[in-house]
Amino acid sequence: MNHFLSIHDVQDLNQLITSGIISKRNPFGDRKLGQDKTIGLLFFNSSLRTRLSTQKAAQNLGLNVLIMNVGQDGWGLEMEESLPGMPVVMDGANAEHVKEAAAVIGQYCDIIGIRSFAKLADQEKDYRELVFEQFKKYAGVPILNLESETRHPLQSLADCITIEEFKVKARPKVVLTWLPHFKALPQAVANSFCEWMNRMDVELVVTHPQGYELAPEFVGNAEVVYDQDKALEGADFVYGKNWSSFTNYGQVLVHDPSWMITEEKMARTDNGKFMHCLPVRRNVKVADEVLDGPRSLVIEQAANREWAAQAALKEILLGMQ
Ligand SMILES: CCC[C@H](NC(C)=O)C(=O)O
Ligand SMILES: NC(=O)OP(=O)(O)O
Repeated sequence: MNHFLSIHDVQDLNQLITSGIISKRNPFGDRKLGQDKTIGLLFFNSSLRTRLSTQKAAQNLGLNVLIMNVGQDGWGLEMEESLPGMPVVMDGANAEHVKEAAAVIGQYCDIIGIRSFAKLADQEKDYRELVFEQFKKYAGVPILNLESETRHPLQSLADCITIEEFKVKARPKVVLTWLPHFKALPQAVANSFCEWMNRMDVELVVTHPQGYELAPEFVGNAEVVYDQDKALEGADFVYGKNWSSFTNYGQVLVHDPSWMITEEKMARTDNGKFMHCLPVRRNVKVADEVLDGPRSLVIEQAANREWAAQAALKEILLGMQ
């Protein structure tokens, strides 16, 4: 079964990036690939870009699209399984077990996309990606990750396409910088960005306050720098993102507005471009002057979500032939 859950499902990254760029140039070139097939997009959390770009990409490929906000439109789903002598008694808020729900949705859909964020309460539970494991186990069809507890591969593929399109050096310096936020957000986007940049020919630097170290399996060969100004020196791309602490799981340890990206900070770069997955809180994470100025690639980056989704869906559909 060819799922698209992480970089580990990607055999040839350069081929996948090229596939996305080809789709961008010829959006309907593969419109027969998905003919008479259906994709179901299940959202356990909010979305703008992922919802719209994935639906559009699917339609470009001739797929029928079903979309569901699982928690609101459907029934609350119980994800935990009974263990020998320890049955899960469903007498709480969840009216349906994922065993039935996933199997039924797998009857209606040829592919299932799922968004299910980390709950940021229990690191072990979040990092075993229970929702995705259960759907993989019971749906019987390929699963597409629309942002899981620990990764966001469609975002990362769009980020790779964007960097390939805008780089002016063979091996650009890419800086992932932590940004301030007053709420706890998942590590998924940052994890995934590091994982995919480790497969790209870039110099990857990760900068954040002490206590915000990402899990080592995601950071890989990146250089970790606690001084943001130092990290920004000579950067070609600055990728801003907030995340809550992994080591003090789910906690907001630092409220330091000096980590917000401003034009003064970007002046340290080598004519650096600013990237962010969106949504972004203006003047909390990044100043208007950067988002509204020539350095910002956030709209081009968001536009590439359609082509990233189309490349990923093409791989899944080709694997079904
Ligand atoms: C694409 C980003 C989704 C989510 N952002 C928020 C604001 O919840 C996150 O930080 O993972
Ligand atoms: N970047 C991203 O995934 O945006 P949404 O959360 O709006 O889908």
